[in-house]
Order: sequence, then C-alpha cells, then structure tokens
Amino acid sequence: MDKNRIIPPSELIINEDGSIFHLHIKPEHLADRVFLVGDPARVDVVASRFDSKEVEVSSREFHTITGTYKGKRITVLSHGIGTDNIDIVVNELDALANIDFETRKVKENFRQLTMVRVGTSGGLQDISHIGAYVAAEKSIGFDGVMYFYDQTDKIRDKEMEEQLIKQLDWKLDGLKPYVVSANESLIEQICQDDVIKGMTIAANGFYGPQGRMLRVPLMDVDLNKKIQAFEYNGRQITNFEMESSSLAGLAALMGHRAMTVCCIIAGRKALKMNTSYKNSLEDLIDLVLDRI
Ligand SMILES: O=P(O)(O)O[C@H]1O[C@H](CO)[C@@H](O)[C@H]1O
Ligand SMILES: O=c1cc[nH]c(=O)[nH]1
Repeated sequence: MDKNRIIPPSELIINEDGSIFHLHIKPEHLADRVFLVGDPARVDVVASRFDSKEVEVSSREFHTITGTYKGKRITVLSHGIGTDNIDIVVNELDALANIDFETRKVKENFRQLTMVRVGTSGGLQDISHIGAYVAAEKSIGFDGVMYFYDQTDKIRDKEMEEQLIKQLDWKLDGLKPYVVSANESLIEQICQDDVIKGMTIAANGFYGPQGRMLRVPLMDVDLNKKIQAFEYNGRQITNFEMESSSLAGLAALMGHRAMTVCCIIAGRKALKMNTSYKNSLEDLIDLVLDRI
C-alpha cells in the first residue's frame, strides 16, 4: 500500500463534525481495547460496569460508549448483525486509529487495536450446549467479505477449506467457505477452562444459512448433519454465529488482535432454545471485561 496516497473523500468518509461516516465517532474517542457486541442495547449493559464514561454516540445500529473499567480505557460498540456490518465497523475503527483525518494519509506509526466480540450463538455439538461459552479459535466464513480483499492466502487455512468442500460435499453454487483464525495471543488471554476453544461457522444469514427451515425448502437439507459430522485434526465444528469470520480475517490483514466469544443460546442438536439468556450473557461480559 502506497503510504503517500491521499485517500479521497468518497472512500475515507468524514462527517462535517470530524467523525467517521457510519460510527459517527472521532479518532480521539477510540480506546485501544474494543469490546464489540451485536445488539445496541448490550452496549449499555457493558458500559453499566464502567467506572466512568467519556463519550456516547448512537448512529443507526452502531452505539458506542468509551469509558474506563478498573483503570482500563475501553470502547464498547455495537455492530448490528452480519459480516457486511463487520466490514464497516473494522474498516472504520482501523481508519480512526491509523489514518490521519487531516492529511488523509496512512499514519507512519501503526496503532494496534484489541477487539473482542461477545455474542450469542447456536451450538452444534453436545460440548457446545446451551449456556456454554465458545470462542471462535477458527472461523469458517459462509460469507463473501474476505474475497474482496487481497493477500488472504496469508491468513487462510487452505487445507481445512479443502476438507470442508470434501466432507460437506459442498453443493452451493457461487459460495465457498473460507477459514481464518482468531489472534492466538488474544485467545490465550481470554480463554481459560471456562471457555471452549471452538471452530465456529459465521453464516451469512440466521435461517437458511444456518439450516433453519420455516416455509422455504433448503438447497441442501443434510448440510447441518454433515457440518456436525465434520472432523479436522480431531476437532469438530462447535457453533454458528454471524460475524466472527470477517472480524478475524480483516483484523488479521490489518495487524490487529481480534476474536469472538459467544454464549450458546440455541441447542441445534437438542432442538432447544434459551430465550432467557440475559444472566448467562452478563457473566460472559464480566469475564471478558476482566480479561481484555
Ligand atoms: O448476539 P449477537 O452478538 O448479535 O450474535 C448473534 O446473534 C445475531 C443473530 O440473532 C447475530 O448477530 C449472531 O452473530
Ligand atoms: O442459533 C443462533 C443463535 C444466535 N445467533 C446465531 O447466529 N445463531
């Protein structure tokens, strides 16, 4: 990337008040530690643990609060649902940290962010039962975001991708799963015996793409069975959610540390659902706040 390139206003979009286009926050509002959640209301739950708050901004599904927790400066923000939103959030966070908004050039010194997404998820195995906490050590992207970026070869696990195509007897046209990893040191920092290190599918939808059938029949009705039977290096696919792949992938390309950890609320094997997951999720929030 040419460090002297002046990024045009149609690409690096700065609002009149000096904030970034979608998130509506300014460079000085961003902490090095970023706590990501899907639901805008969850931002208040996380920030209710803060000792102090310095800024709060709401724009569309992106709700941001920066404050301190036990002396650590943390930005908590909601990304909404889906890997396409993650493309917006991670690019805008990186721009806030690493592009000079005056000159529109990439800054000389790289600033690394640590991003942990805390979400909800559907479990696919007995081990990833309702109430379990599962980190996406590996993310299998059923989305297409990473294909638009160069040099993904460096961060993808091509061997596992081949195994997925083979073992899942992949039948879907125009979509090929990709595999990326969360930041290794961050996984070690956040996961103790209370968090399973899993292999997570980031699906590009909640219903059909996660094998849920309401009224419209599915293209491959056996896909979830094959996903549950998949094995790679003695490990199984643990859970479904909807953002971890592009979060891990984009962060890795940019040099940031990122990972996703989820509380299992749907038991896809036991055919059960927990809609009262508030306490379980709040315990996970506390665990991550202490370890981030
Ligand atoms: O609870 P959150 O963080 O939103 O995470 C999960 O829940 C949403 C779907 O209900 C998707 O965003 C999925 O990834
Ligand atoms: O089954 C589930 C539950 C939460 N989030 C998902 O993406 N899937």
